Amino acid sequence: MTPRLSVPKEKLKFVLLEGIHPSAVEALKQDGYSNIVTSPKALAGDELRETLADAHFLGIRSRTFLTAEVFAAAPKLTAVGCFCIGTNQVDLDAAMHRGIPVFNAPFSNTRSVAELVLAELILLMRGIPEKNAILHRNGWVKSAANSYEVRGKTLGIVGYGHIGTQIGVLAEHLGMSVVFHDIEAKLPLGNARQAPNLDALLQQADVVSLHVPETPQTQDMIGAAQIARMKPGSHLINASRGTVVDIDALTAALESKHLHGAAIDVFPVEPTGNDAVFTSPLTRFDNVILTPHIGGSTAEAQANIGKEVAAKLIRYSNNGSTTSAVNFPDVALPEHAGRSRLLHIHRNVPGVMARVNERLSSAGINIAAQYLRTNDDVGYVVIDVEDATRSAALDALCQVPDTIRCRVLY
Ligand SMILES: NC(=O)C1=CN([C@@H]2O[C@H](COP(=O)(O)OP(=O)(O)OC[C@H]3O[C@@H](n4cnc5c(N)ncnc54)[C@H](O)[C@@H]3O)[C@@H](O)[C@H]2O)C=CC1
Ligand SMILES: O=C(O)CCC(=O)C(=O)O
Repeated sequence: MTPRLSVPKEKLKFVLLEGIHPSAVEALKQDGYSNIVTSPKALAGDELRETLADAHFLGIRSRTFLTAEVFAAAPKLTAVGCFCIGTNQVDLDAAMHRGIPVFNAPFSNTRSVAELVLAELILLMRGIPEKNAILHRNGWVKSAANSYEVRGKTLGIVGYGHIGTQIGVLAEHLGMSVVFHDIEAKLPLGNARQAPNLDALLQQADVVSLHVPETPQTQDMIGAAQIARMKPGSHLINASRGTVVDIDALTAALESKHLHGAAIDVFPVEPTGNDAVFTSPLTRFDNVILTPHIGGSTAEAQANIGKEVAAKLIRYSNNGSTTSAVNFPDVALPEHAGRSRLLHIHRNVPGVMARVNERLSSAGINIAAQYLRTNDDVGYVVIDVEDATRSAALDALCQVPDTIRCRVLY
């Protein structure tokens, strides 16, 4: 049966997981949404499926994995908000084929990650992590051995997007020379230079910092062969995704002292909440800064992300706009005061729009406005009708073959 939705605003259920900032709940409440369930943890398995059984909107961060099976168990799910940058934890294709747009916050925590990386690269180059550990164990080693200024050194940035470019600009202010590698040709900011390939970057950088998304191509992108190409005594920083670095290869390089240190914020497997245990072969190295995936965890970033993603969910719920959804045809809509607005998501097959209009016409519905956007697989049409015909229009639309989902807005 076609999922058909016409639920009053106060009954629409929002589930917000992973300690999403209270600014999101505030924004939802201010807009009249009151059925909001929150949890500090990521959920998985039966617990996640049960929670989603009657949810209309879901908010997650990076540790809740939304697979095709999870979407199959969430028949009412209307949209997902990733309260973060990365969307690799979501099967975006499966969501699209179920008519579920996915939103994120593409740059609300960019600056926070950049500042952390900047701090880490200075601490690593000065050998502070080991010195700090020695003093915590009541030792005292005052020495300039393996302690360097960052001025005049080379920073290699892998992935020159929002975060990578921001770090490049900040690092140049410290007098560093910046080289970057990206699969796209990028405008170099300041005096940064694009390396001809990854190997060329690895061979010249004193610190390599990773800022690529998790994709099949970035899986184990930094393994034994790549680390071997890095300069002896150099440092590695990973605040992108845990799957990008082969942790065993990194462990071996630290063991052999080929690398002088590392800062790792993200891990191939991360605990689901603050009460869980963290294990890693890297915990035994004093010269490795380990942080619990907090690159974007600042008061400023989290409050902004809460507001930004809540606003995107609210806009989709109230008005149907999918602007900036990462997996969906992009429709930016005007207000529809005085009319009823119907949303129809369908498989993008030849003739489907003709059938939409035929059904409405045979039901005697006058279309006041219509907006359509498609991608290869899915079409999204928004239709405004007179209030008196809303129910008949919804009935007509839901019967159109190849309908994925239809909904009337309040
Ligand atoms: N540690 C943390 O708390 C946080 C981690 N992140 C991670 O950082 C990643 C990067 O974030 P942004 O800079 O905002 O993303 P972005 O999309 O602006 O930049 C990513 C860059 O990587 C490049 N890229 C993609 N595949 C590549 C490959 N195989 N080789 C080389 N370059 C490649 C892209 O062309 C793009 O320029 C996110 O995808 C997320 O996984 C983001 C925020 C917080
Ligand atoms: O803060 C989070 O939960 C995740 C941050 C992150 O990795 C992202 O924004 O992609």
